[in-house]
Amino acid sequence: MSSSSIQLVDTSRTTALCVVAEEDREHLLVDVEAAGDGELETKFQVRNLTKVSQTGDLILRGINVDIPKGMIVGIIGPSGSGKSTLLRALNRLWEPPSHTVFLDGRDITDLDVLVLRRKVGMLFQLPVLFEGTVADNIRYGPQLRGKKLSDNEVHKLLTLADLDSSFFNKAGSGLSVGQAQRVALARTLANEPEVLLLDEPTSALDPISTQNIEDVIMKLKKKSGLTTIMVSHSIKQIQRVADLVCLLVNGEIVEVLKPNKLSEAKHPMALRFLELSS
Ligand SMILES: Nc1ncnc2c1ncn2[C@@H]1O[C@H](COP(=O)(O)OP(=O)(O)OP(=O)(O)O)[C@@H](O)[C@H]1O
Repeated sequence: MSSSSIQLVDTSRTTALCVVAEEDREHLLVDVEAAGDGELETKFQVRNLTKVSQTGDLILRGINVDIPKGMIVGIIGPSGSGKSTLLRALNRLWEPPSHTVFLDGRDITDLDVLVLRRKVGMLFQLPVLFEGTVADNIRYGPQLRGKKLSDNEVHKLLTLADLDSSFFNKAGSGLSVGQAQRVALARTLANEPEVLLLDEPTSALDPISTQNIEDVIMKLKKKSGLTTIMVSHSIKQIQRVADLVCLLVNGEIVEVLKPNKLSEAKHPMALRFLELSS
């Protein structure tokens, strides 16, 4: 495929992020004052991604979007609009058609699925830990590739996920949901992912656990430039953590906005959703 790029262009008012699909010249113009100078790299490109259910319903309707490298991108929209379905295509939890999803310019259907899932980690609403200790859980992914993490490496991952060293030998089964979610995050980070997909990762958590997870996500972005794509029902959460917000309505991305510009959404369904949610 021809390359696609995300270019920063100057407008009279502000710097804008222009997400350009070279193939069809379709572009979304978004204000991103804080995006920095120069050209941003694209991590994920989604081109005309469609999913039809077995009963013939259109779940995704030709999605086109570029996810900039190193950013936190929020996906919001009404229930049933296709947010989880879109997210799950990105690490092939369902198989997207070839030539629709590209990671660093490579068609993800050409990649080994285990390699893809190591690069593109995912957290769900409810964490599921394996039997054994927290350390066993964290060591699981690297062990599959024949690498045994040292105790020190496990402790570093615990710290990264905001868990103190007392968790090392705790049984995964005895943890609160908030603690288990942070262990699941540490387990995902043990694979050194380049992208983190988060599907409502805090919807089952109390406000303090929610804040812990949000802090970790923002710290990861700053420290390691991790690209994060996060589905959330909380507009306030998206406004706290995201650099860009995609509004998904009825299987289509209808707007891409800066979190502080959500009130400028123009699509009637998106506007109604935002009004009812705030
Ligand atoms: N495997 C499937 N077979 C048939 N329909 C499906 C399947 N997966 C999802 N759907 C339907 O696709 C639509 C989008 O579902 P999805 O879970 O992606 O929406 P969502 O925006 O994440 O919803 P929510 O916010 O409620 O989690 C829904 O109507 C759902 O019922």
